[in-house]
Amino acid sequence: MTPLLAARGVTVRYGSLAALDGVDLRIDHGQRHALIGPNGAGKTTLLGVLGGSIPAGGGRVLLAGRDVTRLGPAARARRGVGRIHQRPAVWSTLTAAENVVVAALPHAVRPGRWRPGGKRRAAERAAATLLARVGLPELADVPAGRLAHGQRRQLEIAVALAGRPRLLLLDEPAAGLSAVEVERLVEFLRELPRAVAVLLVEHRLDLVYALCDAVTVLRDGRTLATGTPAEIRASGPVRQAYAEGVT
Ligand SMILES: Nc1ncnc2c1ncn2[C@@H]1O[C@H](COP(=O)(O)OP(=O)(O)OP(=O)(O)O)[C@@H](O)[C@H]1O
Repeated sequence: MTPLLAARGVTVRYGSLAALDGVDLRIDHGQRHALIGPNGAGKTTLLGVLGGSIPAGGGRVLLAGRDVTRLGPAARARRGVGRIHQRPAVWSTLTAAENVVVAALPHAVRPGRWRPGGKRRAAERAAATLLARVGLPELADVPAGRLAHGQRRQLEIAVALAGRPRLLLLDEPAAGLSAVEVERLVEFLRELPRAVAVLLVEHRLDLVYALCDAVTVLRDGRTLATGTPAEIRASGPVRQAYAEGVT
């Protein structure tokens, strides 16, 4: 079956440094896939290439078999790639609900069923549902800039889901969250419908093993191993790479 996403021989150079050096990655429909590796391995760079914010110097990115290598972030988002950043990226002057409405609007009405005002009302209903799902129902009218870090993270997830992604790219979503917030996040991600595949960059291996069914290990811009969590856990080279560099 055609994978949801395939990266083939992806290369990114910063001057003489190869941040990515011929990386291959395959994510199947609905898969929960983790990307792990020591600091500086190239994880965030690869997420940038897959989301379209960092151009690949070489190689290809295919989404459901179609070449999207040259497309930027907005075009990838329209094709179903949602992204959560290391630092939550939301519009700070808009309320939480407005942030989600803006993302939900293009999807809020079925073709041929548009009527004045109907689209916005549908988007507002979708936003209210999403904010409740991520645990922020009572903060809908608060400007995003006034939310605490963990709440902005929840909001960014609601915004990403409002775009109806088939693939969610998550860059260290648990960073800076309290233990309770991490627990809530894990539960939320576990309950995501399988229509959404997830690529998770995460240093915390307990979260990786709790959430993911496939793991790819990067080191020095190259793929060191790909396998099930059990295979990765048992892999000598992976343990060695982690002992040498992960924090
Ligand atoms: N804009 C940039 N200019 C120059 N070098 C960069 C740039 N972005 C990343 N790098 C370098 O590319 C390499 C890969 O960085 P990247 O952030 O992708 O790694 P990472 O695996 O996500 O690391 P971490 O776990 O610390 O977030 C590192 O050596 C980093 O210093």
